Amino acid sequence: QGAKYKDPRQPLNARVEDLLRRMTLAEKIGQMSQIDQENATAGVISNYFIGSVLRGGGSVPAADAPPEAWVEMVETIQSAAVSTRLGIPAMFGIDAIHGHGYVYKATVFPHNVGLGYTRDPELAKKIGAAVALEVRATGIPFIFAPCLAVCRDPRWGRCYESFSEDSKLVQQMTSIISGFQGEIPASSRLGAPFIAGQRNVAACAKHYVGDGGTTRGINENNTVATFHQLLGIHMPPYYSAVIQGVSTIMVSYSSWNGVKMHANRFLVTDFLKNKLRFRGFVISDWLGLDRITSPEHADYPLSVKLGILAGIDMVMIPYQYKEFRDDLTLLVQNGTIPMSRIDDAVRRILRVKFTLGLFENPYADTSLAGELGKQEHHDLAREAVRKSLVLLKNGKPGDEPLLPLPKKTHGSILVAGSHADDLGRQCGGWTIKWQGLTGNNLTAGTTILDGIKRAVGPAGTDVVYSESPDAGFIQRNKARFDYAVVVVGEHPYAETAGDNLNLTIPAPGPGVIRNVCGGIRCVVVLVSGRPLVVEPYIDAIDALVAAWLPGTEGQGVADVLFGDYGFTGKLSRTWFRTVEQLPMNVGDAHYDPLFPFGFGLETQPL
Ligand SMILES: OC[C@@H]1[C@@H](O)[C@H](O)[C@@H](O)c2nc(CNc3ccccc3)cn21
Repeated sequence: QGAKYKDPRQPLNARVEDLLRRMTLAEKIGQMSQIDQENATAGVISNYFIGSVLRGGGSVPAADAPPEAWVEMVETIQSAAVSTRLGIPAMFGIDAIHGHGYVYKATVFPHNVGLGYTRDPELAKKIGAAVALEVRATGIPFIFAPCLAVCRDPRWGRCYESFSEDSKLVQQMTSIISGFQGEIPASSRLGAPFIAGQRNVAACAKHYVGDGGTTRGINENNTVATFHQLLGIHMPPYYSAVIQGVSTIMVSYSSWNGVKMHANRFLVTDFLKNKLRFRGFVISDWLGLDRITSPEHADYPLSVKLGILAGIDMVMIPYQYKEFRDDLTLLVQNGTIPMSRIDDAVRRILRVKFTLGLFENPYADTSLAGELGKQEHHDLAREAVRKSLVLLKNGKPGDEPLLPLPKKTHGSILVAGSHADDLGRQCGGWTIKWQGLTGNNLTAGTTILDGIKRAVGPAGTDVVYSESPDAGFIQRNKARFDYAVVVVGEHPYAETAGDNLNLTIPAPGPGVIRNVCGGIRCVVVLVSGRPLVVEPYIDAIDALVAAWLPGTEGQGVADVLFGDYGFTGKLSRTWFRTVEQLPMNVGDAHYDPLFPFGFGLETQPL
């Protein structure tokens, strides 16, 4: 009679216990090991009983690889895993943090910063469901999303991965988890992981906890806060995530009051696992154990001891899998780490794998291939772009509002700026490449300029595009133009590369604003991951729109600029005057923003 753990009719816990008791220490440690796909050969997977693989480093099956190529890559890994003695399937994970951004022609949604301004949890849930389908189209069942950071300082390079500075708004947007994983039934046991089926994925709430509260927004640095402040500001999104059955939680690189989160047993085990009853698995970040020491990897046995005893269940190693196995084996054999800790980790990992249905469905459902880049997902992303835009100024004092712009004009429309016709810049980081790209060849989508041309095309209005018109051009031609759209902003970045203490609009943006707005009525569209310094230009600008990082659907910006839809977005981040004021968040005693939390002008659709 077949082993109980292979029988899907058996209760989940019976399957877990039956499998656990059959496992050797090497097989248990293998399940706790996540390696990068670059070293995930069939030999390594079978010899080390690897439990999980991620796409981290930068490799893709091939440039512009279609879903089938991703499916094949994941299948190669999976067939090695299921061929091991106990046939435990592996779990492939990827950063699908604003859509399946690493995959060519996937729908790229606005980054979380933009979704926060929509203040629309139902929309977030629909986006989660669409992303899950696009991820499953590539045969992948596990994503490192959503980021639940409560970004308290926009100087942080990852602030665009945060829905808001306000904990309650971030909590509302955790509804995206119910999109990714499916809606948890009311009867479910608190804290148990939930995944509805093969069209859903295991989500990962990250980075636990306080990643968005570091000093001056320095990435991976120290969050100074009382326990009360930590619970009040950074913890609430995790309550909501656990209640929705989030399957995994990733630990933050940052420290709380000088203690590395990756070594924080009180917060990971006592609080998250015991008090909040979280029963999925806790995963480290990339080299997260190594970075417990400084310099990183200075004492790996110590790192492994502290990380595993803190309560980390799966380690994103991602390359030193031999060293990890050897060090952990020794720590268990010499009694430093009790087998009960190892068994807790493996139980949690197996619970998620059984809940994911991986034992019954280890391979992709190839009928989902058509979900990647599906038109209705693009339409959903376009709706999200429309709702994410925030109108900060609409006409100078005494002037008529400039927005919505007329599609039919006597003269021409001038479109200028480095971000008007650049798909890579409007997508931002974590798109095709970790740090993102510039240009229009990275994937499929519409730029903001494309959107403007399509909007006014039927009216026959002439659109002139000049990326960086000089003062002479404007002086000679200003009579030709009824108005100008200037699209400038930040260049793609991710993580520490995005840490920025001055938050000025990168050159040549300010110059283009001054040249164009000095001679023509202008609307400035800012493409950025966060509020930037705009006070020096605000008087010269007729209208100001914050578009954040809209993703592949640049059309959504034109939809609202031209009045097909009204502006509805409200700031979910305080817009500071100067960086000297930072950190400055809604509710602070000293609060003197240029535009306050909740601000956003509205227009009616034409
Ligand atoms: O990409 C895996 C994780 C990601 O989920 C975490 O949010 C983030 O903190 C994180 N940082 C790295 C390290 N940087 C890196 C990113 C992509 C490729 C190679 C290294 C990996 N990861």
